[in-house]
Amino acid sequence: MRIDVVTIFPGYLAPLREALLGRAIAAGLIDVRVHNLRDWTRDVHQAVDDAPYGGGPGMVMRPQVWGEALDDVLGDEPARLIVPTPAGVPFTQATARRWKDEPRLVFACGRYEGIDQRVVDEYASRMPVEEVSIGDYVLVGGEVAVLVMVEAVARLLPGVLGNPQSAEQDSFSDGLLEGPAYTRPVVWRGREVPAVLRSGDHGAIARWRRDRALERTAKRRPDLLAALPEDALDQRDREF
Ligand SMILES: N#Cc1c(-c2ccc3ccn(Cc4ccc(CN5CCCCC5)cc4)c3c2)n[nH]c1N
Repeated sequence: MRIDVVTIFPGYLAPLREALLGRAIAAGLIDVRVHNLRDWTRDVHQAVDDAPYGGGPGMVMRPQVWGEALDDVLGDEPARLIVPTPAGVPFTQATARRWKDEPRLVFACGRYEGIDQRVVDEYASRMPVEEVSIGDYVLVGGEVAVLVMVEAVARLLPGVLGNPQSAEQDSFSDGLLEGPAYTRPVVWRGREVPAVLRSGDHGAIARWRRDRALERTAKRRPDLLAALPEDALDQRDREF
């Protein structure tokens, strides 16, 4: 997968080259290219923003600079353009799973109060464009959202995770939150690992883990339970 990111703060994307993702890039599993939007400005001040038509707080990013940058970055290679915004469709694990098979993702990181809407409209006329949000809170720009989304997608790519089973048993993969996890020592500060996990009874362990996942999901995310398909829960599951 090729990933392009256009931003006025390229340094914000440096974490992509650390640790697991950094190794995946070095291994050629992912090709990540970060572009500075200001490289496409033509004025001495390298202006990328202007006052909003109709008034309102802050500034809006100008369409001309974005158009020249995206025309160059996109070239003729097919891609999906992703625009993070607080007003976007929620980015979920299902989104990450859908994007993992894309040959190329291009992320447009806005700042200020966002990017002139005509940029989205222009590229949506010729390619898939998605305006997405990573959550119901307001950030200062799109870069952190891109870090989140790139990590969520990249970890699903073959060869990126040391243990591919981990991605298959993700939270949300069966529609539930994952339950608690434990490792050595058996007792820590007087707190003991649940005996069932040390029993070797794989059936009992699987049941216990599902019960804890149901319990946690019912308590923390009842909306996920409500969204499960009718046949996803058996009678016993419904007791939580
Ligand atoms: N993904 C994601 C995000 C973002 C995100 C993503 C991309 C950009 C680009 C710029 N900002 C900052 C910003 C801040 C406030 C507002 C709302 N204003 C209200 C008054 C009228 C004008 C608009 C818009 C833009 C961004 C924030 N925040 N939260 C997420 N989950």
